[in-house]
Amino acid sequence: MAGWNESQLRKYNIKMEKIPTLQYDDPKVDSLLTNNKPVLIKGSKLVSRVLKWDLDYLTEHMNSTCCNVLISKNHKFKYYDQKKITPNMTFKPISRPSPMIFSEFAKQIKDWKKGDSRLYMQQVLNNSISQRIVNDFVKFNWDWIISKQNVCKWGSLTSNLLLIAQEGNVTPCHYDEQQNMFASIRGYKRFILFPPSEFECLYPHPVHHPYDRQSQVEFDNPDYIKFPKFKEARGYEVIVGPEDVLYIPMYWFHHVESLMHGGYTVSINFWFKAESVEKIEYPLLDHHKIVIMRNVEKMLAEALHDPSEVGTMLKTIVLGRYT
Ligand SMILES: O=C(O)C(=O)C[C@H](CCCc1ccccc1)C(=O)O
Ligand SMILES: [Zn+2]
Repeated sequence: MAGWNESQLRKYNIKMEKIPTLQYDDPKVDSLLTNNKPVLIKGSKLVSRVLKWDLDYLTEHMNSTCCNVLISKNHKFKYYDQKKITPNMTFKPISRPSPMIFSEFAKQIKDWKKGDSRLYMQQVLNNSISQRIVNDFVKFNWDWIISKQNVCKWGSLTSNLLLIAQEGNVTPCHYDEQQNMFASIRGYKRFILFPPSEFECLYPHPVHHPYDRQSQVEFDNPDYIKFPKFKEARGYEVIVGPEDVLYIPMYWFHHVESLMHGGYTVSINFWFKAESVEKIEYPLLDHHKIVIMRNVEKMLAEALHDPSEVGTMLKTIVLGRYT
């Protein structure tokens, strides 16, 4: 029994291949990591000593901690950057922050009824969390993950996000600018990943939009008129279960869902800065091209002193000349 079945997955019309699953001591793991290729790693025991982190345990030890909780009218939790919301912008996000103390969050999860707004706790773990949580934190298999950080010459560990989602919650397709080792503590999460080269098929929002880095395409109801190339998107799928670790290469797009009818999920990610010395080598890698495109959008907004003029100028440069 795999612990899950296909009926728990949301249905999308996307071509998907499998992501390789390897034991942590398989030498192929390091070659995939160092080549920025996703891999599901089994047996690392990265978080094996905190498998007790369930709602009751965390309520007992994080009881009065105020946590970052998102609330959504539907099952989607599309992250947005508050700093990019300008006064003259009408921005109506579906999910919004609703900070609450942990025990309140746990209670709302337990009492949740169909039709209620959904909740998703996404809390950066730092030393302001209770002493017991800090004591557990040191029990992660740091030797292993630090050995991966060194093999891959990643920069410093920047943060760990503790994620507690209700069954069926979705984090829509987006990319992050850091290397990510994602560990499941409880429950099953389905990931759909796309390499940075699929940028043209996923239509991320403009860099200056609050939804920067997030795909504009609604996977469960794609607008093929506005986003015709989405039909050609080729993804990779994997189910991450308890104690599994998924390597999500930086700039790889990923859609994440907590399986339906699987109960709440508890996960923790490990975000690392990119290579400490990222010397650009040619030919460029696909993720370098995303960095270049981002820099062009930023530089134009800077030069024009108005992000809303960037699209017009890009069209002037390209239409009729490069098309
Ligand atoms: O670990 C990752 O990168 C994920 O995407 C995991 C995802 C939650 C991430 C929320 C988020 C997205 C963008 C910016 C900041 C926070 C999930 O597990 O639902
Ligand atoms: Zn992410």
